[in-house]
Amino acid sequence: MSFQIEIGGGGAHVFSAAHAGIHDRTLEPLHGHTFTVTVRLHGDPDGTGMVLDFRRVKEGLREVIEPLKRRTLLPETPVVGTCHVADGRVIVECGDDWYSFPRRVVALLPVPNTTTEELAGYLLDRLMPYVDGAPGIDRVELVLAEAPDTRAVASVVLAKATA
Ligand SMILES: Nc1nc2c(c(=O)[nH]1)N=C([C@H](O)[C@H](O)COP(=O)(O)OP(=O)(O)OP(=O)(O)O)CN2
Repeated sequence: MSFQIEIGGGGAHVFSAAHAGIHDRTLEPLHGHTFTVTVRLHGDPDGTGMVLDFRRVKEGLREVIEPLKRRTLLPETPVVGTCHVADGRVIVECGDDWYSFPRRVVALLPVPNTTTEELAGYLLDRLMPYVDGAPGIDRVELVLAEAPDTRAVASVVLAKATA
């Protein structure tokens, strides 16, 4: 028998944020999404009957999502162009286009582009400390939906602890 637990989706663990992805070497017009996060943990229940306590995952999700809520998401190291912080502002430039934001409204992320894939990977990296160490878990997936019909899945395979 195999087990999977799922946390999120269905209106929980949702955040709104703005971004301007870089596509075809061009900065998109700034726009927003209401992102929905779902986490799946695959593995065996422990002696208490749980793959992992839902509450631990919910706490982790709240912590990793909070800094992104109502922020403009920008790449620290853009795949094309530059992003720099000066005088309390973040300025992103790509070709002839640029945006300037107050630093406090920006979440500057260690990604090359704020695609759904990169954002899913970023969130999963941040979530791993909350789920690592549970001996029965062999795979963790984080699903990030930017719209009802578009989502990215980031996953990590873990070596199961042997008795
Ligand atoms: N693999 C990916 N493809 C695209 C991403 C992405 O993150 N990963 N992102 C975009 C755009 O940034 C945009 O967020 C989505 O574009 P689009 O689906 O065209 O959105 P619309 O709501 O304008 O499209 P509808 O046709 O109205 O659904 C593009 N690609």
